[in-house]
Amino acid sequence: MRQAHTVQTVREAEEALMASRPEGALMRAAAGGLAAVCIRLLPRVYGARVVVLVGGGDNGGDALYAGAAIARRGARVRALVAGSAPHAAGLAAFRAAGGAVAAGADAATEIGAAELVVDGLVGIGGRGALREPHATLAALTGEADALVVAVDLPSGIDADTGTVSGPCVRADVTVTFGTHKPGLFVDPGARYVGVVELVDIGLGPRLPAPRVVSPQVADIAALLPEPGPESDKYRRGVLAVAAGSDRYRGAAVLAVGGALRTGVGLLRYVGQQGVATEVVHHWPEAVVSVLDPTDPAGRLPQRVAAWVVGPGRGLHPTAAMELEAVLATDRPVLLDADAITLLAKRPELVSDRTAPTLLTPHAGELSRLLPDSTPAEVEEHRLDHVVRAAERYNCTVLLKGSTTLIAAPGLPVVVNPTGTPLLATAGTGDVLAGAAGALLSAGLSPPDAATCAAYLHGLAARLAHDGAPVSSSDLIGALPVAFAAILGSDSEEGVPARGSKVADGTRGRGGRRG
Ligand SMILES: NC(=O)C1=CN([C@@H]2O[C@H](COP(=O)(O)OP(=O)(O)OC[C@H]3O[C@@H](n4cnc5c(N)ncnc54)[C@H](OP(=O)(O)O)[C@@H]3O)[C@@H](O)[C@H]2O)[C@@H](O)CC1
Ligand SMILES: [K+]
Repeated sequence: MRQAHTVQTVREAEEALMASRPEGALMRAAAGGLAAVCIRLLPRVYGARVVVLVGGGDNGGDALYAGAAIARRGARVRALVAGSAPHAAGLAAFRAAGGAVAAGADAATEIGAAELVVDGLVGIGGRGALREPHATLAALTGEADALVVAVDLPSGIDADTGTVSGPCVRADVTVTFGTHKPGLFVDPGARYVGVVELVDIGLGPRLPAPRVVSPQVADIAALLPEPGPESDKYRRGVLAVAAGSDRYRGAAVLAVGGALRTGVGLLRYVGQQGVATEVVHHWPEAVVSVLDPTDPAGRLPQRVAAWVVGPGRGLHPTAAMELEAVLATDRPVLLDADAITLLAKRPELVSDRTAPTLLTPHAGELSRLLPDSTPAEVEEHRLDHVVRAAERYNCTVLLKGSTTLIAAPGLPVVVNPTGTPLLATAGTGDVLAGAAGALLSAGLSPPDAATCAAYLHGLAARLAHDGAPVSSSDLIGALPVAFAAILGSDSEEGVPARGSKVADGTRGRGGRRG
């Protein structure tokens, strides 16, 4: 798992470490790692045109020392200084190495002519939207042909939350020091970071448990259940799915498909006759329990390992009675869509529950669970809201959206790295609910089931994508391929970063995802 720590935690660890290290050692280690990445990225260092953007703090100091190291290799390095007092020792080293401050230069021309731009405007000391001239310089990097390398984090991202409230540097590579910062993983910030490289500056032993983690493929491979020789359908897990209605039949078909393609021993579909017929038509392996609408709690299948309740189920009293009856069992339960809307009226059904529970809301549904918040506020501060919901309902909450977040009381928030805008289409949430339900029925804890399902789901969308939009049915079809890709991978690496020149293969030499 890649780990991320808050600014305060980083500062405390840094302080403890600095007491035992010579003056300036941490910055030298950081700048050395930064310079090494920049040199690897340039196809030819000698004569290369490099621009360093230098703010008034230590982030600018890192950029100046790295600029000095690149200049010593024969590159033509220019500094564009924002703020009145750049790091003095860094500036002296930069000049001594042949770097020049581009005083009075036209920043757009300098940046436009560069092969590499190093963003040292602000790092973890940044507060709020960038001021001028930082904001203009940050915006210019978005138009540059140059590779853009951000120092510690792209200037303009809030390090702790990923909030972006104005112009922001769009990096191809972010070289971050000591540990990742939560804002590198969480949207909207995550969209600006490119490929993230972690430089070890010795903070590790001083760092406490992380606030945020992001799984890599090996983490998912280690969690996914694989049937052993002693498995039978009951030991592999029986999943009951109470999804869909005569009005929303597709939700049932998609949730059942997501579960079957993720792997269950046996799937019991619970629903009314019409939709049950439809489910069996698509998935003949499903076993049907026809629901009695006058007594929805009366005939619930008993021998099940886990439940999925809610997608397309409706908000009528029968659905509410069914929800209450399922939550009264001691089985793991996943609630999605309509079940979450119903739960918002009776929070105690989950907050008082002791058996494992997983909620999978989107931002609108999460705002219903937390009545003092709006969907827009949830979108803007996703990390804070998912944590609040997990604490309030005392269960695991998976917040769907641009970056899927998974929170559980007492655990770091998991950020799924495989998310893609391809998933923003009807029915993908039903597939995710089925997939996570299947993993619950196999015995995974709610946080692990949610983590693996989100990862698989995003990867399946990417693998199904051949240039055309991906439908929810395509997604189901690609789940086995995603499984195979994960279990067959011996890579420690994450998935390709979105939309960067580096991930697109247009970089120079080297480059390793961190
Ligand atoms: N911690 C570690 O372990 C290590 C840390 N290291 C490095 O130090 C960095 C942290 O350095 P830092 O503390 O000096 O803060 P930094 O990010 O340079 O920002 C402060 C400057 O930005 C300015 N500024 C702020 N907001 C602004 C805005 N909205 N718009 C415009 N300007 C704004 C602010 O100006 P002010 O508001 O004070 O006028 C001040 O000049 C860290 O990210 C890493 O790179 C490594 O070298 C070694 C190990
Ligand atoms: K920066």
